[in-house]
Amino acid sequence: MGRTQRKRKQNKERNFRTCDDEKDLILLNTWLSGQGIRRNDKLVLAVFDDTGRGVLTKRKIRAGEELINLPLNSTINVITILTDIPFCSIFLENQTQCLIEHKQSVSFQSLLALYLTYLKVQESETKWHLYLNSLPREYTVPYFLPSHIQCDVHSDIQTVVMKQKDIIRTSYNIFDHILRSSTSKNNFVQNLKENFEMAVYEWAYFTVNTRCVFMDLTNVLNLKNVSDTILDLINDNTKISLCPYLDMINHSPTARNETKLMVQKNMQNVNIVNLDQDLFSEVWFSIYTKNNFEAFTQVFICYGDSHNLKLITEYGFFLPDNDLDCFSFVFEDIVSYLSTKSIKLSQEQSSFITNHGLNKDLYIDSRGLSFNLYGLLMVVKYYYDRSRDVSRLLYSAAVCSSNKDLNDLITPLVQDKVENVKESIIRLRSNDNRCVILSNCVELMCQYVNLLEKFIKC
Ligand SMILES: C[S@@+](CC[C@H](N)C(=O)[O-])C[C@H]1O[C@@H](n2cnc3c(N)ncnc32)[C@H](O)[C@@H]1O
Repeated sequence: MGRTQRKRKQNKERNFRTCDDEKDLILLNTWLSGQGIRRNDKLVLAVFDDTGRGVLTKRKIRAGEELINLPLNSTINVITILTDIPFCSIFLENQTQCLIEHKQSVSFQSLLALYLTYLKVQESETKWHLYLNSLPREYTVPYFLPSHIQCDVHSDIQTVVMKQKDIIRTSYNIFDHILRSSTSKNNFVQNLKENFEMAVYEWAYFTVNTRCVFMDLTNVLNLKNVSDTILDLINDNTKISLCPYLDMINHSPTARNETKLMVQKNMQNVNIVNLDQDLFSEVWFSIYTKNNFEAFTQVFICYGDSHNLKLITEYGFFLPDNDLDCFSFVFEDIVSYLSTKSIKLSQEQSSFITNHGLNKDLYIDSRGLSFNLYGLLMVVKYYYDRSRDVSRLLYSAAVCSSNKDLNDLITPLVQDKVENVKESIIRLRSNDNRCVILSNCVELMCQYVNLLEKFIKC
């Protein structure tokens, strides 16, 4: 085979095109080198047919190899925020006692989203400008589905979206209120005041949501006493961070990796008072892979064990054949279904169910009924059966969770669910608006139908 033919064959087989030569990414690469970010020189950015943009290796990578090593100061973390004096002035120079008024009222993720909004509106004035330009302009999470479509997606998806909307709206209103009463004369703050809009905050929120990595800085930063700092506002921990380039790596459930904070031996645990970024100039954040990757394949890391409901609603993508998927039932729904079959739970049965937590974690997955759903049905069916001891049966349910009588008891409800989901799928498919978000939701709903039909057939 000639060289040209070989190249053509190779291109045909490849499911990617490299994109390191795109303008934003050339600038990003130059910026990364300037920041002292060390990445494995086998890695380049590419757009893959199945996953979109990600990281490609040009040569074989072996388990144990480092993928990227970033100076801590080239990541956006709690220290970046605390050492940004103009940003902190929003809160510390304020007509209101905002740190007290809004004490522990927002998550760190929300604060990070505000910080990203603050950087974004500075455009080329911030050192993060080229990094910000390399980020996706929009996200494929159902949060952004138009409401007339949202009402047809499965209620589990709707519930997550409603929670996200509540968190985003509440935190946006709090920050808007604080910004308006800030007396800071700083130009960046003025700029943020003028441009603080929901659309950019939502973009920032989902940038953080889809790209943050876990980073525990407790070995280098003492966060025991945060009073009178902007961390007074936070109601959770600060262990997430945005890591340029590392956040270009896509997820695979089978990938295994490890991160490490590399600290100079004599480094003290720095106090939050008089914090200075220079104190962290010798701290590095490194990620190693535990997998082998062949040349010209995509390099993955694992974002954690996640079912598709989470992947779709939090990250905006769907994984086929995801064994972690399950179809959930609401306890009250099961109770009203039983009442249509003239089965009413007694006070004793209800107490037994609540005391054993059998009103939660009720689902069907590829293995059948969840332990709790099996247990709940057992209480419904056998509680007053003198020949059986339900408490003992419950323990045996850990070993065996299939019983034809119990399956038959719930099957009409399952059938009903299948019909409902199928009808919603038909409505969604008839929609003119064909986008990735919608097709991800439909994929998940088809997965639900598969799980339930498999259960009915068993
Ligand atoms: C940390 S970023 C990875 C880089 C991202 N693809 C980019 O172009 O900037 C996470 C996002 O990448 C996408 N992603 C990650 N893993 C994926 C996968 N296995 N399949 C499809 N999309 C994936 C999702 O949009 C997710 O929100």
